[in-house]
Amino acid sequence: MVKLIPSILSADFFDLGHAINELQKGGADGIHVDVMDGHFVPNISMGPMMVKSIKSHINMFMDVHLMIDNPDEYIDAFSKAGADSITVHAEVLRHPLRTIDIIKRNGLKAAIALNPATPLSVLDYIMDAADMILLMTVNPGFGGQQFIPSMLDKIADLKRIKDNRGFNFDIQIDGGITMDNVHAVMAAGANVIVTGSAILNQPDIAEAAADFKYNMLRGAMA
Ligand SMILES: O=C(CO)[C@@H](O)[C@H](O)COP(=O)(O)O
Ligand SMILES: [Fe+2]
Repeated sequence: MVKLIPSILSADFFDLGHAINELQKGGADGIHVDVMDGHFVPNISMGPMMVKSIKSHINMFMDVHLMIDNPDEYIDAFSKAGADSITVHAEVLRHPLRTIDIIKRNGLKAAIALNPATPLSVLDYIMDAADMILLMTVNPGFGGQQFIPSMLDKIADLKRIKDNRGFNFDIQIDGGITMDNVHAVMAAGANVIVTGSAILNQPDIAEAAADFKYNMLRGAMA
């Protein structure tokens, strides 16, 4: 089952409600919320208040990607705000299984993200605990960057491990995904696709989301 979860980082924040309504109209399977603290990544974006406000207007799956140094301190706040899934970066976790457990005890899906340079081996003994593994396909911090081509091998390696060991976590990819490379990342094994600028920078967001999803589903059937 492939899913399209657009990132709202590239939205015009003045018109965010409109953008999210359009994404829903276009058939998006959720909203990806990029949370940045100016420490883990060199940018500052949004927080739990944003999640709460969005959730109070629209019932869409909220996939919260925490690019912050101290995620344990904010899980509760994002959970109360209406997050459905929380992703934390392996690079900042001192006790990953404890963090996953806290997320799950809040009734949410728990995901672990890896930066492009972080090897899959850091997850060797904890993969079974995650509902989803997010492979960053750009260095986190900004929308609109170029996909890093060597990440295709990393996705394929993760898919091989998943199949060989019988795990059923989702494989999410995030960064630089476009109509042109989405089939390649899906063929490598990704099944949850995050894309920001490729959809949000289009004049008709609903149409762009619908086209993107149609293109994905066509790729999944090929
Ligand atoms: O987490 C991030 C960036 O750090 C992403 O979610 C981006 O916001 C995706 O945007 P595009 O690369 O698709 O424009
Ligand atoms: Fe993200």
